[in-house]
Amino acid sequence: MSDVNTARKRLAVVANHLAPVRPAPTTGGLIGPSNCSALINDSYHRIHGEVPTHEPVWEIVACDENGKEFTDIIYEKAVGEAIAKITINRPERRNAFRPHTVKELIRAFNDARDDSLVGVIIFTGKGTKAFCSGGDQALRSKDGYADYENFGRLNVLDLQVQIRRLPKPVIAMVAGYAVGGGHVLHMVCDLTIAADNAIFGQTGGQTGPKVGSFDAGYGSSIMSRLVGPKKAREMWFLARFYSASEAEKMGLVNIVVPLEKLEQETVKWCREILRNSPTAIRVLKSSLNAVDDGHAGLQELGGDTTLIFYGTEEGNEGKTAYVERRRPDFSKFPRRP
Ligand SMILES: CC(C)(COP(=O)(O)OP(=O)(O)OC[C@H]1O[C@@H](n2cnc3c(N)ncnc32)[C@H](O)[C@@H]1OP(=O)(O)O)[C@@H](O)C(=O)NCCC(=O)NCCSC(=O)c1cc(O)c2ccccc2c1O
Repeated sequence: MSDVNTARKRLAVVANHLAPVRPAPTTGGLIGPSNCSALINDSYHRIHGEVPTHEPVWEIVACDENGKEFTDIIYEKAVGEAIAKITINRPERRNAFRPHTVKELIRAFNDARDDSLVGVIIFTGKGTKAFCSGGDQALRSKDGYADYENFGRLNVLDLQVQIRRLPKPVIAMVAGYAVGGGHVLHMVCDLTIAADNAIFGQTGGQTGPKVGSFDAGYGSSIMSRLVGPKKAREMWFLARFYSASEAEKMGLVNIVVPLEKLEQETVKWCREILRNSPTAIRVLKSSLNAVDDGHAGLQELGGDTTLIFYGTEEGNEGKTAYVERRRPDFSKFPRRP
């Protein structure tokens, strides 16, 4: 009888897979993995249900760990959810960053990394006109960008490395322009959700090589990985603008959604990620970066294996034996094929 039941179950699963897929709704419906999964009636979806789409309640983190108030950014955490949101708050400058902005961003990203209640970070710009227009050109000097100090900085490079190595997914939520150094920032994020008004470039208008600037680091190498070497040359040499749908076709962004649904969809992606194992996500991020990041990439991935190993009985035996001043007994642990 149990064989018959097993066969029935298998048949039901196969029938599910063969069921015709309903077309996505036409008004405001998003075509993408999240919507397709909503139509599947397998055991995973029966157990986990739909990913909720309600608005999160954001709580502002007004200052950093030293009590210094944020001026150039808004740092928020969702109440009861493992989502942090970091927003560049200079809309009057199309969210161009100055050294001070970058310092605040670094502090907020550090906090989100250290907070074990945060699992995913949204990175965005205030308003709908720009995600970020790069370095503040009014502050560009001979040795970088200078605001309160009498020397210049290119400290956005530190921020890029920080996002790349942060062991939690960072999602760029892009409305409007993502150009120049702002374009590089969205590229170093793990995922990019773009509004249909987003414009990408390295860059058009007056930017990139047109203002005598280039990013020969991640701005070039990660771009080449994302869009391929020919298209990367096109983006840098011609410095054109690309629409959201062009960017999606080029592999620069994960999905394009109507502007009014941008945050809702981004939060939905966060919630979907947060259903999954944080350690699996952490190791996946470092392994996806490892080949390109050379020694630093291997160090990150290797650090993850140490972290996981410390949690095992075998790892613990070595430490306990040392503390108890006895020989460790590793004989009880399997030498797996
Ligand atoms: C982004 C735009 C295409 C938007 O055009 P739009 O017509 O919508 O808006 P306006 O041009 O009128 O801008 C409104 C307002 O904002 C000011 N503003 C915009 N962008 C910046 C900026 N980046 N810096 C300073 N101010 C900015 C603008 O002046 C207006 O002010 P008003 O007072 O007149 O109202 C368009 O704005 C645009 O093309 N902006 C310039 C983009 C740019 O040149 N970006 C810099 C590229 S270089 C860079 O970012 C960079 C930074 C780094 O730190 C690096 C580090 C290491 C290597 C490379 C780096 C690098 O390349």
